Amino acid sequence: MLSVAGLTRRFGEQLALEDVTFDVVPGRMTGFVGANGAGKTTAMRIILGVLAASAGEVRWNGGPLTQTTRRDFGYMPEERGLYPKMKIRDQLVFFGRLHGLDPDRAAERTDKLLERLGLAERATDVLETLSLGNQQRVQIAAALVHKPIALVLDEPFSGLDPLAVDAMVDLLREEVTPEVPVLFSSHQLDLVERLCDDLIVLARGKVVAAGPVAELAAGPSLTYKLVVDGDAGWLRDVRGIRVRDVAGATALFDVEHDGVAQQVLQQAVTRGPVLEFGPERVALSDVFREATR
Ligand SMILES: Nc1ncnc2c1ncn2[C@@H]1O[C@H](COP(=O)(O)OP(=O)(O)OP(=O)(O)O)[C@@H](O)[C@H]1O
Repeated sequence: MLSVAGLTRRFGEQLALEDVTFDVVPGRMTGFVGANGAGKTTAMRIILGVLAASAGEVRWNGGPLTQTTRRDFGYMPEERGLYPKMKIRDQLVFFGRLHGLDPDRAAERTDKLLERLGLAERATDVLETLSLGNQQRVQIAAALVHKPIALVLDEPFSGLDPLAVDAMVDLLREEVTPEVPVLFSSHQLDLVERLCDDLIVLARGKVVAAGPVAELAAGPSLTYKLVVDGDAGWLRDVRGIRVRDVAGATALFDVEHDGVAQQVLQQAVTRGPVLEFGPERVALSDVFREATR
């Protein structure tokens, strides 16, 4: 397991990370979200050892993370970092070698990934002649070439069209074994919701929510939807609930527990026909907004 414990990072007077603690569990995709400047890239750089922490530490399977272990990590940095003028096959073999693969294994892994990404025919093209989407594919191949023991991906899907995102996700799922923790940052919340098992929400350098997406999306309170035959405005006067929204016959409201919702249903029935009633799944964007307020 990959963990960070009490990570703090100052840039001069500014506190970019403040006592950040979380786990990235093997075999689970962990989404890392937060507004611009929340500290995601800073945390990822510290995990990869390209930036020092002011306090706190990165841990691997319960012990301190060493440089030797880090060499087996896969990293896709925000600033990317491939060589624009180098041929893509040479480049991937080079990265494989940097991570300790022997020449044959580096070549074998490179060819497999290029094939898998539909780039085999471009193997001898220089990177900068590829479309941005294809350059991004090569970038993910560079993070995967040495079969990493952990993956840290900074905005891996930004700028990709939906089909390319799906292809990239399929590749990640194929390549990543149940032992590999994966941490990826993204601003595309719909994508995060679809892809990740766990979520870490950062706001102004602090963790403000963390846990399995299913639990976070369930939220601290239960949200219900009620559709009546008429106007649902009377809900605003019901005590013990928090009305999120009323639009004509449709209302969304939060309750502390199911029992309260059932009482609301009974009230609704006494007023007239109920067309729809039940718990409403909260969108991740709402969780995010709530957590970063
Ligand atoms: N090298 C640096 N020098 C000074 N300040 C920095 C440096 N790197 C980051 N910061 C500051 O630290 C804070 C966190 O930045 P960081 O890039 O980690 O956020 P982020 O969550 O990755 O944002 P984004 O989503 O925009 O990429 C920001 O206020 C940023 O300006």
